[in-house]
Amino acid sequence: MGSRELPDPATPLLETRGITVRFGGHTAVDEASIAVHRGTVTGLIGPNGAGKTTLFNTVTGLQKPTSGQVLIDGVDVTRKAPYKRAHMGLARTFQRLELFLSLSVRDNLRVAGDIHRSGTRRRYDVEAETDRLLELTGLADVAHQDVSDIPTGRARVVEVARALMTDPRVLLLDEPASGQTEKETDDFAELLVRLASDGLAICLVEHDLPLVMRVCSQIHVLDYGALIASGTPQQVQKDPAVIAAYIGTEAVA
Ligand SMILES: Nc1ncnc2c1ncn2[C@@H]1O[C@H](COP(=O)(O)OP(=O)(O)OP(=O)(O)O)[C@@H](O)[C@H]1O
Repeated sequence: MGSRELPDPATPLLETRGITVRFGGHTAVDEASIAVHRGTVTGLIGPNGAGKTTLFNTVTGLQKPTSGQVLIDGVDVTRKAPYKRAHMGLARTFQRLELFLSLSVRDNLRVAGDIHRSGTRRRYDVEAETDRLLELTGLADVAHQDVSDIPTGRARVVEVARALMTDPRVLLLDEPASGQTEKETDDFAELLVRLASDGLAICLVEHDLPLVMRVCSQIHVLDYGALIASGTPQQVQKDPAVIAAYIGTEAVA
């Protein structure tokens, strides 16, 4: 082991400390502190415009915060470029699908694997990893179809599988169940639980509250940029501030 210290399991794999993002006079994220631990799915919910995507963009480095810190496994990455954060094990999917539509499902994964292989010193077999992830995510039957020919709900899984090709430790998912059928969401819930049990730290932004309540062990709730509650599904569902934030939008499941 040499002198390398073992990671402290109590340190969140992802943490934001007092993140504020202002666009001109508008505060999109207001002093938000969240933690995502290894081996868990953590929800980040809130009504439309609450600041969820902006907080994700800050975590990945696409958006500079006005103040506050982002830490990956205890290391302050606030000033690091997005690609450096990716090398540290951060991966994400996008609310608007960002796939190569004219490539097959398999090639979408391969492209990500080729890019990852060029930046890693570890031994990495792109073909074997592609096969493993197509199987794990239930995409093997559509592997040779172009992404433009498969339903949106399954394309969302392709985005997750492609993100997994970078061998992440932290996975940020921005509305991954949007456009999925009930059956697809059921399968997706099982996949998320499986990935977390394999040690991944998953942060899930999702409007499908039954899915969030089913798979998350912790949930952070944003409203007008500020964190109004953090706790277990049972705790946040009963929280009067959360209920008030959702009145007029959708019921808290
Ligand atoms: N680049 C930007 N410039 C100005 N305002 C922005 C910008 N990006 C986001 N906003 C504003 O910041 C607030 C938070 O937006 P954000 O997209 O982060 O919310 P959200 O919780 O992800 O919403 P949704 O659930 O609808 O995706 C909104 O009021 C939005 O209009």
